[in-house]
Amino acid sequence: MDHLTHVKHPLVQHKLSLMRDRDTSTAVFRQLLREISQLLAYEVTRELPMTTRRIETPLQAMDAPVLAGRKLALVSILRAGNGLLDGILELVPSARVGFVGLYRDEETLKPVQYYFKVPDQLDERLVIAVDPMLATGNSSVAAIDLLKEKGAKDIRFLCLLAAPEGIARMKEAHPDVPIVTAAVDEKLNDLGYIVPGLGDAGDRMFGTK
Ligand SMILES: O=P(O)(O)OC[C@H]1O[C@H](OP(=O)(O)OP(=O)(O)O)[C@H](O)[C@@H]1O
Ligand SMILES: O=c1cc[nH]c(=O)[nH]1
Ligand SMILES: [Mg+2]
Repeated sequence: MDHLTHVKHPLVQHKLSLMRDRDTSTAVFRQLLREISQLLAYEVTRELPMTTRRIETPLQAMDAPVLAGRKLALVSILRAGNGLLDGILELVPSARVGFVGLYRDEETLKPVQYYFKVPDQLDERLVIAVDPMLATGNSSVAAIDLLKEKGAKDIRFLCLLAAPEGIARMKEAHPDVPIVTAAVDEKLNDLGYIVPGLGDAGDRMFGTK
C-alpha cells in the first residue's frame, strides 16, 4: 500500500462535508461517521489476502473466494476512534478489538495516556488503528509506538481528516505504516486544530465541550 491513500469517493466527500458543517447535530454527525467508516473500511481492507473454499451452490460445486482468515485487530484511539470503530466492526464482526486511551494536553499538544488494552499475538495480526483526526500526529505516533512495543509489525492507520503536518510526522516516525484518509486539509492553526477541519471530533461526536 502507498504511504498515503486519499479516498476521494463522492459519497465519502459528500458525507464529510456534512460533518464539517457546524450546524450538523451530534446525532447526525455520529451517524455520518459510522457511514463513512464503512466506506473507508472498504479501502483499508482492499488488499486482505484471499483463499478459496469449496462450496456447493444450488447448481454446482465451485472454489469460492473467501478471506484467508488472517487475524485482524482493530485498535481504537479513544475517545474519537470509537466513532470509526463501530461501523468497521459491523463489516468485520470477527475482528479482535483493542483500545489506546489518549487525550491531547491542550497546552503542550502532547498525548497523555490513560488506558491500553489490546488483543494478544499482535505480531501475527494485521492491525488497523483508527482515529478520525491526524493533527500534529503526536497521538497517532504515540499509539503506534505502543502497538509496536506489543509486537505489532503490520499496521495501518485509518483517519477521516489529516493535516500535512501530521502526515509528515507519521512518515518520519512510522514510514512502514500506511495512512488512509478521506481528506488532507490545509494546515494546523495556532491551537493545533486542523483547518478548515471539523472542530473537535470527540466533542462533536459525544456532545461534550
Ligand atoms: O494529531 P494530534 O495533534 O495528536 O491530535 C489528534 C488527536 O486529538 C483528538 O483526540 P483528543 O485528544 O481530543 O481526545 P478525544 O478523542 O478524547 O476527544 C483526536 O481524536 C486525536 O486522537
Ligand atoms: O482539529 C482537531 C485536532 C485534533 N483533534 C480534533 O478533534 N480536531
Ligand atoms: Mg477531543
